[in-house]
Amino acid sequence: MEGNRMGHKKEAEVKYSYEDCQATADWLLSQTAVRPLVGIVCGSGLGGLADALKDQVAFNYRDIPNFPQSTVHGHAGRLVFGTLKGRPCVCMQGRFHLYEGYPIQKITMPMRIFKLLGVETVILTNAAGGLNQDYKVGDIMIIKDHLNMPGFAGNNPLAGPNEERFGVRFPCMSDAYDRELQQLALDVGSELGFSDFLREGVYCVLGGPSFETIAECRMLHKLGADAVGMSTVHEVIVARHCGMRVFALSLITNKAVMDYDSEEKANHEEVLQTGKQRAEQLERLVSTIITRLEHNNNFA
Ligand SMILES: O=P(O)(O)O[C@H]1O[C@H](CO)[C@@H](O)[C@H]1O
Ligand SMILES: Nc1nc2[nH]cnc2c(=O)[nH]1
Repeated sequence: MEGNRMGHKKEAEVKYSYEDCQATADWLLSQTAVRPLVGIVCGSGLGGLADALKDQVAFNYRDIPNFPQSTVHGHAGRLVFGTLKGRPCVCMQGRFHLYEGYPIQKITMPMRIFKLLGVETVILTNAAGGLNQDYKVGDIMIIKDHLNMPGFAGNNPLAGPNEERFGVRFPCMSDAYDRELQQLALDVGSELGFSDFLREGVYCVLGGPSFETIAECRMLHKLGADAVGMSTVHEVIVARHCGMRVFALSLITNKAVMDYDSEEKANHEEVLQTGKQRAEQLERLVSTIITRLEHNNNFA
């Protein structure tokens, strides 16, 4: 591909029809013997999760046909195949966000490629601001539900003609976050001694890239959100549309500013710094959950 030779791709070269997704999946399957059953998406500063994979086969996004490019600091832009205690996995070290300027169908296209690779369970992580006043920086929140703010305005990754080969026109979202996997995470967290900083809550997605105003944070909290970020929800919708099981975690990297007397200011460096501090525990939590997953959506 011309784009690959140049080391970057033009926006228009990233295509996302069923056939484009199939071509990308076939290309990847021809390059590695790993047949992943678990797909992982790493949030800002949380890419170290991929390092836990054994016998790695890694691809830079720029070398994968039809794949977008990571443009955000803290998102390496590599797709890593490997195994975790024998479980075949694929891990996105770097995700795509609306604010990077990609159409919403392109930022979620990797979920459809996961599906075509044979993935059954998707595990997503993100960095998020804590709206819930009980939350502390460094808490890990199991996402039990979401508020899709861009979706309220019609920016939903499933808008446009429905691709029946992936899923139905009107997918249900009241069961988006798998309840058994949430319970498994609570059990694993307790075994690992993480209960003090493990939470369950509602994640709200906004378009970004500007962080929230004080009035916006207050509003989101009143609406029932515990944490706010700029990712994950679009991926969850597409993953559920094509029938994959979903589990998602937010690392609370900063407290959302809710008070006009506060001197605090949200910033990406703090987000990445908190990621570094909790990375090891987050990786242990996720990797232990994966080792308890059995194929065909059962548990070990
Ligand atoms: O959601 P992830 O990719 O973890 O990144 C979060 O961190 C960035 C802001 O610091 C935003 O991109 C926000 O969405
Ligand atoms: N929108 C948003 N995204 C984040 N990602 C990490 N922290 C934040 C935050 O406070 N707000």
